[in-house]
Amino acid sequence: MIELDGLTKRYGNKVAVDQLSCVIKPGMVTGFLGPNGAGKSTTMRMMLDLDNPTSGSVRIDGKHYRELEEPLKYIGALLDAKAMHGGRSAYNNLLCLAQSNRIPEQRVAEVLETVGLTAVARKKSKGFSLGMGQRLGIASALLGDPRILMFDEPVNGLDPEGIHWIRNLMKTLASQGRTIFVSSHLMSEMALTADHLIVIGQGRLLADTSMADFIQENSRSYVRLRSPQQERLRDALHQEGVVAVEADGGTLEVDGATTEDLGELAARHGITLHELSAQRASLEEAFMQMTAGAVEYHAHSEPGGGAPPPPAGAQWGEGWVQRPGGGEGA
Ligand SMILES: Nc1ncnc2c1ncn2[C@@H]1O[C@H](COP(=O)(O)OP(=O)(O)OP(=O)(O)O)[C@@H](O)[C@H]1O
Repeated sequence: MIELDGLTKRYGNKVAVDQLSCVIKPGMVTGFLGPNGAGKSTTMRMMLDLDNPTSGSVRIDGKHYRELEEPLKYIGALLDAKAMHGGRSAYNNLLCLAQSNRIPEQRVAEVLETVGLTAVARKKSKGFSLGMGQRLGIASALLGDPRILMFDEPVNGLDPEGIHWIRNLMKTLASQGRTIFVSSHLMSEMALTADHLIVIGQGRLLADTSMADFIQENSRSYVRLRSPQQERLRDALHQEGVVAVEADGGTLEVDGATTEDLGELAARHGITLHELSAQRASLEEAFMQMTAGAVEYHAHSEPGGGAPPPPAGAQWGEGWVQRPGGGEGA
């Protein structure tokens, strides 16, 4: 478990991390999201004692990092895959780390096998591709068999097979009861991997919630209908007091109803349906909407620094409310 309590980091006038409090629990994959410059890397560095908080604290299984006798056995991290010594082989990079942390040498071969680098174990790591370097960084995080693992952008440079592999690795590690904390800009990937989300914007906590709740609470859901008898369908919906909106491709969209209700309504009126589907915005759409006001760097097409436009296909209900500084369940 990792506990952040009022964690704050200032660089001069710049507040990179602002009063961040949350608990990252074991047994699940927790995704760490935020726009560029939101403070994710700074937070992760403070978790590993690579940077000092201006105020507040981080506890790893109840202890400060400096109180951990053999930290690699508590917490393993992939922060910067390029941090390895390029002139050393993959094996020797890991061996040095193992020896300085009193980890048995046999563990080196084990983790190289886990990440699929056994065949290139004796090759110098400076010749490694980005993906191989990423795997070596993951091997070093796993070396101490820690209960807590932290990955900053782990899928960077990995091919689809590699992405699939790391997704399964994280899920397996979480199912063993470990705490897995991962940041990624790839929302589609995060949606498949994380069970829980911590979202920050401009250093502040925006959400600490399950993946399912995050998408449900931050996006519009509706039912899409398509029929070869569109006119009759529209009339039938109108007759039964259901508001339908005409959308692209000759479809109708209905908010606030279930597929069951609408399927039965169509059946009562003897109307054939070619599509009856529940629609929900993606994690990416929900994320962009939530963080719209907390984006630090905008493209030049938005000189006013306003929020990015809604993504293509996203349609937000009137009830949308942004929750700056929202906490649990926000
Ligand atoms: N050493 C530093 N000195 C001054 N400012 C810094 C330093 N490190 C980070 N910052 C600033 O703190 C803020 C948070 O940066 P950080 O790298 O933690 O964000 P991030 O969420 O990891 O961003 P990204 O997604 O782009 O990697 C940014 O405005 C950044 O410019």
